[in-house]
Amino acid sequence: MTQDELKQQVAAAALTHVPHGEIIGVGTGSTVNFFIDALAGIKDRIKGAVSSSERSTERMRAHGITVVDLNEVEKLSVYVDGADEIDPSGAMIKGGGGALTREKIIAEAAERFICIVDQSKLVPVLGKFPLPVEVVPMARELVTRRLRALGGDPRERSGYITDNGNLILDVHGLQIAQPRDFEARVNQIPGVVTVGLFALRGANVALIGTAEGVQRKDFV
Ligand SMILES: O=C[C@H](O)[C@H](O)[C@H](O)COP(=O)(O)O
Repeated sequence: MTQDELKQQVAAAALTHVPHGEIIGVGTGSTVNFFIDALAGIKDRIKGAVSSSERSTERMRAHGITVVDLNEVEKLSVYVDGADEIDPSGAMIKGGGGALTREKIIAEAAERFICIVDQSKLVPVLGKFPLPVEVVPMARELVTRRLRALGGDPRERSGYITDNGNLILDVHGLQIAQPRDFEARVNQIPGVVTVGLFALRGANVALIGTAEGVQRKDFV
C-alpha cells in the first residue's frame, strides 16, 4: 500500500468516532484532508465543524460542511487530527503544516483527541522531525538563542507566515525524552506563541494505518 492509501484508510476509520448531532474539531494536513473528504459523505450526521486552519476551512466549505467559530461552541467531544510524530505515551510533534496554534487551542477544548497517522509517524522518542515553534516576529532572535540553550538548532521556516501572522522556527537536533517538561519549558519563553509539542494534552486514541489494516491504541 502507498502512504496515501494508508492515510486514506485511517481517515475512513476515524468516521466511527464522529458523534451524531454534534460539532466536531477538525485538524489540518494531508491525512486530515482525506478525513474531510470522507466526512463529506456523512456531513448530515454532524451539526458542523470547528477548523484548525484556513486550508481545512476552505476544503470543508467546498464539501458543504458547516464551519463554526470555536467561541460559539459549548461542547466539543471529539477532535480529529494528524501528527508528524507520535511516541508510545501519545505525545506528539505537530505543526509540519504550520497550523499548530489553532490545533492546540482546539485540542485543549476537546474532550477526546483522535490522532490519525500512518505507521511511519510512530517513533520511540520524539525529535527526529524538527519541532515547529510559532514565534512573534520581534522575538525571533531571542527565542532562537533560548532554543539553542535548550540543545536545539532552530531554523526559520523560509517565507512562511502562519494564519496568525507569525513565523515558525523548526528546531532540529532534538531528542525529547521528557516531552511534558520540554513543552512547559519552551512555552515559558516570551515570544513563543505555541510549541508544536502536544504532550501536556496528548492524544487519547491513535488510529494507525498499516499494511495489515488500521490499529488502535488508547492512551491513559
Ligand atoms: O500543522 C499541521 C499538522 O500538525 C498536521 O497534523 C501534521 O503536520 C501532520 O500532517 P500530515 O497528515 O500531512 O502528515
